[in-house]
Amino acid sequence: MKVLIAGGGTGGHLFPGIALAEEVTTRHHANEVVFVGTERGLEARVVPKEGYPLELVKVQGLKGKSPIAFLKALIALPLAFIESFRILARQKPDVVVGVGGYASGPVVLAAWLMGIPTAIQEQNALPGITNKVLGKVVRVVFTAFEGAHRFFPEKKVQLIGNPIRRKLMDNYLRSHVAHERFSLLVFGGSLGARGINQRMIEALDHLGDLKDGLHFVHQTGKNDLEQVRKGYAEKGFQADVVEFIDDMSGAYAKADLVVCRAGATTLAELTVCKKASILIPFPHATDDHQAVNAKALVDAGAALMFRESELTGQKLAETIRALKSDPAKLKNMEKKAGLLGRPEAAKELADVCVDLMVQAWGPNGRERAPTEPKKTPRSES
Ligand SMILES: CC(=O)N[C@H]1[C@@H](OP(=O)(O)OP(=O)(O)OC[C@H]2O[C@@H](n3ccc(=O)[nH]c3=O)[C@H](O)[C@@H]2O)O[C@H](CO)[C@@H](O)[C@@H]1O
Repeated sequence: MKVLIAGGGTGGHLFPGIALAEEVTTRHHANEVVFVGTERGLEARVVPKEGYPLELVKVQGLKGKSPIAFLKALIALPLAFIESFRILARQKPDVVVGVGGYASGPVVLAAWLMGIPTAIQEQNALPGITNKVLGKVVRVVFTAFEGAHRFFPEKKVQLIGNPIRRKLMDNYLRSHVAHERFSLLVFGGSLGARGINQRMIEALDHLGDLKDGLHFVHQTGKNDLEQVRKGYAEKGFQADVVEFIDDMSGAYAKADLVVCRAGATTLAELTVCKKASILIPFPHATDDHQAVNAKALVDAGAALMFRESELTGQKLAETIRALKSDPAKLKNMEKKAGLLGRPEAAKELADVCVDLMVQAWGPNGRERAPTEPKKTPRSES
């Protein structure tokens, strides 16, 4: 089977695609996955590192642009379609899965027009406009939240949860990694979050007496790294401050409490990793979808949520202090998070891809010219 995964941009769209790719390629040695994304997206850095081929299309968002930028993005759209047709004709995938982000629109639409079976994976409780449109043409819509089905044709929806990368799955099976201090993981989605960076540094002023019992791992994103590093150092707190965390599995494993945004992939990971969390949704997310995502965890007793506008450093410090001093409550939140976890999502998605392939092309998939066997050091010698 050959699956083409279209989309990306940020980690929240890309990493569920990587999780599907891991599942597809490890089930059978002949299976193949190819990604289509944009040069500016996180995929340009992550996909080659993960060992998958990446094709690029030039496409930009239309929302929130100045009139000139909007016009440029609009003119680029037909070219993106032509590029998408070319890629699909060359790659001949059995199935195309859109994971959201700019590239998924033209590629999934082009695949549909070419008669290739298509599916989309909507990570959020409230879908964006692209997926609402694509939902009308694709064969299957994978969702992760109960409420998301109402935006799509009912028969197409399969509620399976968000696929999680394999490395993170270790946390589902393994319990805590032993550590001395109460450990906080602070991060703002895949890009970092200024609001969280600022609140956390302000909170340190109210946690001075706990200093020797706390350890922070804090992902800042590109812009605030030095500022945040300085904040912890000047206030005398022990902290690993980084721009981006490559090993999220290890970071979750060590965390007693997570302070983060409410992106859908992050939330899926919190549940599979069974972590208690303080959620601060991105206030400018389209239709406030992060707050809607977060509500599912809050209602289940797995997380606390604060609006960034009403959260002061002091309030954040008080909440951390209260949870640290109440291990029973933390344990209960972890348990409730775990109950929401969907560790089988990638497997279920891959199963449906197989079904789509068999329905469209038969059990062996499409005819393709045999690809060059991968060279191993042994075959070269
Ligand atoms: C501003 C915005 O609109 N953000 C959206 C974007 O968020 P964003 O891209 O921030 O996505 P999520 O918070 O859902 O997921 C972040 C992903 O990045 C990984 N990670 C994060 C930090 C780090 O240092 N290293 C790392 O690997 C996390 O483990 C996770 O897999 O896509 C999500 C999924 O559609 C949406 O719910 C979010 O609303």
